Amino acid sequence: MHMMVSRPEQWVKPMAAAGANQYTFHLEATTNPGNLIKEIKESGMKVGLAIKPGTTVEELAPWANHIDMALVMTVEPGFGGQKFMEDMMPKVSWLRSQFPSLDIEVDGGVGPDTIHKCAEVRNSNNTVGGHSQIRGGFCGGMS
Ligand SMILES: O=C(CO)[C@@H](O)[C@H](O)COP(=O)(O)O
Repeated sequence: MHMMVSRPEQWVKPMAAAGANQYTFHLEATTNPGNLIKEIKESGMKVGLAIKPGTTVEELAPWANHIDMALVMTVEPGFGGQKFMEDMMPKVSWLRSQFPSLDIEVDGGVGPDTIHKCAEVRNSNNTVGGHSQIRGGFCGGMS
């Protein structure tokens, strides 16, 4: 579950009870990422940590060894159908170089015209497709 919400703490237990196996929250939405990571793990879920375009990858780095997946937003959170922000790709490259076994997800504006850019920067190994799947029938490389 990608929880694009404020106060992500309040949804950990309900999501676990609903059967979620991974809980992804936004670094910008909490003042205590360490405690939230602990709560998610104690609830039996994997941990995903997302960053918005304006958040540096260095801000995520201290948590990278404590999470299962890093999610790099390639649009501003809000709605589907926005343009892919290619200038986020250095974040993916850097994360891959520093944390080789970390799952890295890219979310926003990914489709047939942009998915190769995710692959080119070596191994963002998960992509989210919104409009490209719904409107374009695109399913190559999507999760
Ligand atoms: O929720 C968000 C952005 O707010 C993303 O998950 C997008 O909805 C993905 O959709 P596309 O950008 O692929 O249309």
